[in-house]
Amino acid sequence: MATVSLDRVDVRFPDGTAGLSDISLDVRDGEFVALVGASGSGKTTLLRTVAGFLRPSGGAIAIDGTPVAGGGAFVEPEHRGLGMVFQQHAVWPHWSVGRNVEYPLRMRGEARARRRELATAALERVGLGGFERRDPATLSGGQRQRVAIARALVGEPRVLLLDEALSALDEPLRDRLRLELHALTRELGLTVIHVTHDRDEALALADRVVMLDGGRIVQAGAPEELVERPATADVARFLSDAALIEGCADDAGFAATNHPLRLPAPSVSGARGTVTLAVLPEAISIEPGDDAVVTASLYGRDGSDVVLDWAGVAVRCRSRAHRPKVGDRMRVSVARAIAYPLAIDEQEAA
Ligand SMILES: Nc1ncnc2c1ncn2[C@@H]1O[C@H](COP(=O)(O)OP(=O)(O)OP(=O)(O)O)[C@@H](O)[C@H]1O
Repeated sequence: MATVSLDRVDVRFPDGTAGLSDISLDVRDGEFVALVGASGSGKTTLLRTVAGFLRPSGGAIAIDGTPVAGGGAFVEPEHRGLGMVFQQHAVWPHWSVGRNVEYPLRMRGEARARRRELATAALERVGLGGFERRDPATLSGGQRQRVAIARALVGEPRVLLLDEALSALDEPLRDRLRLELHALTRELGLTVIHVTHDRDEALALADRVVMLDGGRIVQAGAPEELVERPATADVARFLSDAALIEGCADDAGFAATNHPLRLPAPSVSGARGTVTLAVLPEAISIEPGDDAVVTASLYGRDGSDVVLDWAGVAVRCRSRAHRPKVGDRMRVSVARAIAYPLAIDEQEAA
């Protein structure tokens, strides 16, 4: 178990691209942190920088209080005490399962008998007891990923880094491995940093979700905090599929600029002035009427997942009472919404 501390970390690539800018993040001992954000937001760069595959161009990183990068320090990846699981190519195909799992121990110079003993225990832990002699080519995708997890755990890492570790798997296997991974890491009290493009996976697994945008942290907090109190309109859109509508908010309420939406003041929290209004799917209800046209309607266990074209804005909501069909016309009611100040460059573009 260990803490991971990033202090004002910058990463600039040789071509000048800023990979990370001013990242400060303290991952607590035993905490499960999920990194989310759009493609190119810097998730993998952050993970690779903690792993030691990338050197920060500014700032410092410490693992369990020991500096590993920055301020003249640089500890090579293999000496950082980390376990890593990636999406693909995680298992060497020409080695038996046992040899794959033993690899980190061999690198560390453990004696053969001890390696065997630890590899057997790690395989049992991921539900693959007795698989030591198997050829990875004879395993299912889920079993191969379990081998990768066993290999990451065998050296009793201080921190586990997961980069889209479950993304290549199909449901329901992925769901099962997600539950197992969560139980296992909690049981071992491991500190975990998990990169995923799957929002629901991040919200389900993490103690804390960190959302990145353009190499910066835009919000870090408990899953419910990001869902209920998104820091920006983009967080609301990215994590919760909020519809974003521009307009003006004042003491009288909200009036959209190019849209029929009007809301009374008590329904609008947040900023006043020229704003982007974020309307979360939970705040929208629909009934047959004339405001909007259904463009998608997918059945789900918790009601239909409905997307509507509401005067040019795509709006998403759940409908328990109705299961509308594509093309149906609906009346839309908005119970509440959050207003965010419109950025200066957005105002100029508007
Ligand atoms: N070796 C590199 N050289 C130059 N730019 C790079 C390099 N690696 C990544 N980048 C850039 O750094 C930014 C962050 O990339 P990164 O791979 O961390 O994003 P990501 O959030 O993991 O994206 P994805 O979800 O698509 O994997 C992107 O703009 C990317 O193009």
